[in-house]
Amino acid sequence: MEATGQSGRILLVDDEAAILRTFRYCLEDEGYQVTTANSALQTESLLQRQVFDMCFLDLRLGDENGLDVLAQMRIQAPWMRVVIVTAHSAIDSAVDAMQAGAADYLVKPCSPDQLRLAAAKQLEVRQLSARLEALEGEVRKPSDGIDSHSPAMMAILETARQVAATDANILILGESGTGKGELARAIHGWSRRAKKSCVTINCPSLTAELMESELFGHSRGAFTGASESTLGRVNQADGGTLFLDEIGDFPLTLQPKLLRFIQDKEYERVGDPVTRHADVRILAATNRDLAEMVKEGHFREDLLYRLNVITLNLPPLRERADDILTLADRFLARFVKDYARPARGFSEEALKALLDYQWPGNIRELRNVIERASIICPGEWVELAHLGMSAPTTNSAPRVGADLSLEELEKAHIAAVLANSETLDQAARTLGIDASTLYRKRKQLGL
Ligand SMILES: Nc1ncnc2c1ncn2[C@@H]1O[C@H](COP(=O)(O)OP(=O)(O)OP(=O)(O)O)[C@@H](O)[C@H]1O
Repeated sequence: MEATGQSGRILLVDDEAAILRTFRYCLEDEGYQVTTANSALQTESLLQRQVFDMCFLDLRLGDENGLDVLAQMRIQAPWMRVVIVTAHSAIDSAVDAMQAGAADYLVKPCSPDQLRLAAAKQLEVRQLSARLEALEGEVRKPSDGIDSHSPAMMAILETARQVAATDANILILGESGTGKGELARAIHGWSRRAKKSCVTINCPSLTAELMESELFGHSRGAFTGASESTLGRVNQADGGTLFLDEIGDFPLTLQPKLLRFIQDKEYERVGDPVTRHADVRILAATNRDLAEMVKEGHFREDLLYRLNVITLNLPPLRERADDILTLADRFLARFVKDYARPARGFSEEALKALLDYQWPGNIRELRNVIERASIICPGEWVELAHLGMSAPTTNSAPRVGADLSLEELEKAHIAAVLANSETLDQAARTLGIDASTLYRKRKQLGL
């Protein structure tokens, strides 16, 4: 959720009707949405039902102590920026309030300009922190663009650009590492939602309980450890896009709530009965066969139909021969720059190997191979030996006790188990680790 430009949501808390009226007029003139409350009780109930970006709080609220109201606000809406309004004679309590988490204070009487300036300043901070929250977890090297010269991929990109403009939910299918996440972000970027956030959730990394609170947020005390209320990713993605990565691992027990959200755009935070609304476009991706999962009872058919209004099937890299060398060149250029290395290109033999290889790990594997090569290549030309690709393709399986690092052995073992398993869950069971750990290791090791 973002407070954009003059569209911030402001709460005014004061027990003097005249002050509420003057402040309200002044701030509404600026285009802000203003809501007022004249008591602690009214404030608490408003915060339960509505989301505000900032608040002007009078510390003297009749018999009630504004500091208590502030403490309650910090719990119910920790994201909200609070500006204390105080009389000059009570400046000490403003200092206490700043220590208790208020963002700023204004001394009464204050001019309209001071009020407007204080609002603009806090809303800007709120907007920046909302943006930062959305970017967290998405911190990665910028993509070099996902254009392609391979006919299969070009057709997919054309469809993707067309449907990006609509609000249709899109299901992106493809083997691991084919660029599903990259395509999802590109679709968001081509859509009318581009100025709002594209929020990603990695489904396998969360249990059903954590996923519910991550998606929809929770109220304080909803479960052990929930010491503060949170807004949830759905709220963060309001007006933008929610990308559910590895949707095949979305907990079955939570699927009805996701379905309801997709159908009605309505949801509740964990531990909070208030129904909320968010305008979110859903993109989902998986490398699993969802139709098969439906048959096995692991995925809801009605949810699948909601998600796959449009399906985009990304081809594996081995079927994008026209792109292998372009991508390899781009990755090399990027990594030699990042690591300040001398390589400028590939030897003939290396180029041939890149084209001949089957790339089971797709673009992610290509990226990792080139990253490593760019580091170990001492001269201008990356040779076959620097690519280190022969091990996984030949039968020379690494031997326990051979001259190998633990990581190389682990990578080879996990790759072999994955190749022999029908599902990720089965591979995780064989390896004796849980599916989310395997998911992370795959990414980390470039498998
Ligand atoms: N067209 C592209 N240009 C440059 N890099 C790309 C491109 N497509 C994908 N990548 C890179 O390849 C890696 C894998 O991409 P991504 O995570 O999008 O794949 P994925 O299909 O979602 O994988 P998984 O199914 O394992 O989640 C990432 O490092 C990504 O930045």
